[in-house]
Amino acid sequence: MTKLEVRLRQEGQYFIPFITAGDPSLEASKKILYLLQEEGAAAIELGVPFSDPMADGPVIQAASERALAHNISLQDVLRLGKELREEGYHTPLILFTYFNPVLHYGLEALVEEAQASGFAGIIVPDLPYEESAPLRAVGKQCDFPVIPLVTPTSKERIESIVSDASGFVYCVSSLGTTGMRQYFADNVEEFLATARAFSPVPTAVGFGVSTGEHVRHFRRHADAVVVGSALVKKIEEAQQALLDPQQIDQALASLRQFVRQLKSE
Ligand SMILES: O=P(O)(O)OC[C@@H](O)[C@@H](O)c1c[nH]c2ccccc12
Repeated sequence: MTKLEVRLRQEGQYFIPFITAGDPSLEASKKILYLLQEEGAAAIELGVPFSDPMADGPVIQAASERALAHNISLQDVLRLGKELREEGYHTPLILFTYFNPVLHYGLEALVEEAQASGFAGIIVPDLPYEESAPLRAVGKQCDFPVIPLVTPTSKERIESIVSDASGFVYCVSSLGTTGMRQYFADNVEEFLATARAFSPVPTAVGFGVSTGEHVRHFRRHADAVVVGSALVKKIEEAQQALLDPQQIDQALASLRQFVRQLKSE
């Protein structure tokens, strides 16, 4: 059983935030990552900024643009992970990257470097399951979870995708792109129940989860809940303060407040 599976099976380990590394700076990201660890994140999706984030809504697209404005690369994100591990940072970090940077880096080289840098797994949102066998094979060989995404679709397809999953299964609550939403796909609970029934590893649900009420609701239907855009929006709103040594503590305090609201039992 991988570290991620053990972690998500533990009582109270259900909150998985997503942030874009380097948004608005690597230093700010590091402080936010420590804040999320202090606030009990079960794991954290650390996004590698990308120029064409096709699965992302406007909030995370803008976060990528802010990070790319000072050239944050996959290498920088790997280095950030390594630095944190060397400092004793213990929350599992999931490398979250589109496939293009993975291809350029080399599948095997990337998995080895990510593992050596202390990452607990990888999610590649634009790599269709049917084309993910080479990456999954490298992950299996290195005992490094390549976390599959599954969307509300047929039972047969869900079963084939989750059957050999490792780490956890990322259940995408609604079709479309990431982004805060009020409503979810009609049959989302049924979809989550199907994924959970077939999955040998914990399930996480994401897309549109943006309030404490959403988190409480989805905690009943999956082992973990992912929140990205709502948190990234707060980072965007505080970006100037997060870049100002005089104001950063104040900005982090309000981020902490927001995370506590999301996690309110
Ligand atoms: O932003 P949301 O609606 O809270 O959804 C989580 C999402 O941010 C994160 O898991 C993610 C960021 N980029 C992605 C691309 C595809 C799937 C998932 C993601």
